[in-house]
This record gives sequence, C-alpha cells and structure tokens, in this order.
Amino acid sequence: MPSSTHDNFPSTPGKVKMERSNYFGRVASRWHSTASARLLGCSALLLAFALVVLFRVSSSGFADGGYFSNNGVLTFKPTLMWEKQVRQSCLPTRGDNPMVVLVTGAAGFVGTHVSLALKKRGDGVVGIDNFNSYYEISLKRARQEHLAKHGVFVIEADINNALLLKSLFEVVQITHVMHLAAQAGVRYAMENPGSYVHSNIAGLVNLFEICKAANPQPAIVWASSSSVYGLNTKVPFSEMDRTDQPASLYAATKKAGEEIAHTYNHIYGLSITGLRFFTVYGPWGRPDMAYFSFTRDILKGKPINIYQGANNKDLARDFTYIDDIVKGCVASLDTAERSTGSGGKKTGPAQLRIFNLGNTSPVTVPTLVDILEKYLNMKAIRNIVKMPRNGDVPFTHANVSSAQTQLNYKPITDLDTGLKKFVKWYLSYYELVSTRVSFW
Ligand SMILES: O=C(O)[C@H]1O[C@H](OP(=O)(O)OP(=O)(O)OC[C@H]2O[C@@H](n3ccc(=O)[nH]c3=O)[C@H](O)[C@@H]2O)[C@H](O)[C@@H](O)[C@H]1O
Repeated sequence: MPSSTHDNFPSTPGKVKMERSNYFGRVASRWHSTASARLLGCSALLLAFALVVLFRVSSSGFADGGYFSNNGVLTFKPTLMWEKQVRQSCLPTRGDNPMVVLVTGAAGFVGTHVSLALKKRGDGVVGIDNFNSYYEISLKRARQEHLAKHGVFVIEADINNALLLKSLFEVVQITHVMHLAAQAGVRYAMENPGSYVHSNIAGLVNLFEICKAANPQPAIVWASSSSVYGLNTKVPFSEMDRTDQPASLYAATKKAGEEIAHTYNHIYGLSITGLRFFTVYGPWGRPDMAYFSFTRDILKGKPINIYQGANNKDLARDFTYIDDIVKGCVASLDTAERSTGSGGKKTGPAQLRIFNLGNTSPVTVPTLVDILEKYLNMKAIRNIVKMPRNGDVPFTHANVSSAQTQLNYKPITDLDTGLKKFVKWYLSYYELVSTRVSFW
C-alpha cells in the first residue's frame, strides 16, 4: 500500500486522489501514536466487534426480515417493516401495464443498472443480493445506496434462501424475474469451484423451484454468458452454434443453467429467456474484470499483464457497453410471454428463448489498454505474458441478428466511447469516496 496521500487515484488525469482504505489506515496509525488514543482504540475494538456481529447477523438476513430458530431449525418470517419496504419498492408508478420485477444480484454491476432503468420508467422493482466478498463489498454497498435513493429496496439474502424467496412471492405479486445473481469470473473458477456450483447451479434451481410454485408464475429473464461458446473457432458466434466445449467451470455452469432452464420450461411451463452477455463493461463495473483492474493498476503505476494467445496472437473480446446490455435486458422482459404453469403444473407450452447480447465488433486487449492510456493520460507498464491455462478463450464475437429481429437490440456504443464514460465514472467515484472520508 502506498504511504503518501498523493499516490493513488487522479481526480482528473494527472491529478491525484486517495482511496478510502488508505485513509482509514493513516487515521488509525495517528490515533495509536498518542496515549489517550489507546483507550479510544479499545473502545473502537469493542465497537468493531459489535459491528462484525451485527454484520454477520445482517448478512444472513436478520436485519432485513425476521429469522428465528424453531426447535433448532432456522425459519424466516417477514417483519412488518420488511413487508412494507418490499411493497413500497414494488409499487409501480406508471399506469400502462407495469411489471413488478424481482432483480437478483441487484447490487451487482448489471443488476444495478437494470433495476434503475426499470424503476425510472415506472415499474415496480425489488432486489436481492448476498453481498459476497468476491470483490470489494464497499462498491456493492455504494450501488445499494444509489438504488435506495431511487426507491429500490435490495434485500440482503442468498438466492438459495428458499424461505425468504417464498415469503417475498407471498408479500407481492412478482410478474417478472430478472435473474442476474451469479458467481462471475472465468479465471476464479479454478480457485473456488464450489462457489460456482452454489450460485450458478444450486441457486438457479432454487429460484426456478420458487418460480414454478408461485401462482401466477413469473416470466424469467436470466444471464447466461458468451463463455458457453468455449473453444469454438467459427465466428461470429451464433445461438445455433455448438456449446458443448466450455473452457472453464464458469462456462460449464452457465451452459448447465441453459439446460436446466429447458427442463423447467418443459415440465412446469416457465417462460424463460437466457441472455448470453459478451464481456460487459462500464460505470459501476466489476473490479475483477480486466478494464477495471487495468485502470486501477495504470493509475498506481503498477505493471499489468496482457495475455497473448498461441503464436503471439493478441486476445480479443466483443466488449459490450452496459447501456446496450440494459436495453437488451429490458426488451427481453417486455417481450417475455407469460408462464403457462399453475399450481406447479404446466398447462401449455411456454416461451423458451436464448439471445446473444454483444457489440458485434471485437477489440484486442492491447487496443483496450491504448484507449485507457488515452483517457487516463498515463502510460501503462505492459507485461506481455502467455495466456495462462485457466479457462480463458482467445476471442469472442457475437452475431446478434436474432436479438435484433426479436428484441430490436442494436448496440450503439463503441469501446472508445464506452471506456471514456467508464474512466469518467471511475475517477469521480473514487474522488467522491475520498471527499466522504475527509469528513470522517
Ligand atoms: O463474456 C463473458 O461471458 C464473460 O466476460 C468476462 O470475462 P472475460 O471476457 O474473460 O473478461 P475479463 O476478465 O475482463 O478479460 C478480458 C480480456 O482481458 C484479458 N486479460 C485479463 C486479465 C489480465 O490480467 N490480463 C488480460 O490480458 C483476458 O484474457 C481477456 O481476453 C466476465 O468476467 C465473465 O464473468 C463473463 O461474463
């Protein structure tokens, strides 16, 4: 960690700002330097302990609703306050056939943007997110705060929590589910395979079980991934292409999700639309993704690893800007037909769709770095390394003609324009954090 207050993030290219964690560290060390601060330190420790206990309780859902132990079995019973927050959040403000949408992974990158878009046009929206620590939780909290300001309540719970989801469907009539909660990241799957099974398989099945039993059943739109195309060499990738050679466990769980969706559609009449997202980027993005971590490291003067494929070929991605993805998600919800099941039984065939949502113009990773350098006004220290064998694929390229015809999906943001917006957000977000802590 850098020790100076002026070696982290510029607020504008060339100007420097600090990060929240460093600031706290410096404040803490100043406290420790005085005798009276020792007493304060003890109180702070006690307070921290209490906060940790409170956080653990809240992360299991206590703070949002009411969990209690019934003969040793943990049961969920919504509190009046919880019900009120849910109902309020789900209240549509437009008259023309509004939807009431449950957004899973609402404090995530895409979840935040989709929730906002729906709320802003007058649909009822309630979110759910488990706030796991895959990447900085403070960013998820900031997104939650942002959503709360716009009237979207995000429940803190895991999608495997059947009791809570059941209660939610009893409290409000959810017409649509936008399922974005997932364990993301291609390379992390080798480190923590269980988390992919937990969220992308078990969580998905649990959610489908709840939806199938709901009366009426909601229509579901959910996030699959471009990674299902795996090691395919035919480009651009079309929905008709094979998807049976995934290169990572992440991809395999998304592919499994598509098959599970087929089953629930076939047996229970759930209307299900899967969206294969292509490397989505933009403001409020995911710190684990290359464009975000490169930005952070370039600003810190740290070297970045740029992977190269066989024969020193640059890797390329069909990077897709968040606003284009949001339009695709909302159009999918708007065109989703009703589920046909009732009381857990199918009464007729239901809609089952799968769409690519990409940008249709792949860009190499070195070009992405060139653009970041331009908007950060700083040079990257580039380490060119061989692509590790950890699930990565050499390129992605979407054919979106199906989404174009059926969803009127037209990506309009090129990587240069999108990254410019991302960098602007990044700089202002971290500047805002430092402004906040200066009051602390
Ligand atoms: O479309 C998807 O379905 C997936 O998109 C995203 O995966 P990827 O396309 O792999 O994005 P990302 O990690 O940003 O790497 C981008 C490029 O930078 C290269 N890369 C990466 C890291 C690094 O240190 N160096 C490097 O060259 C890397 O080799 C790659 O060529 C989502 O994370 C994933 O959750 C899923 O949604």
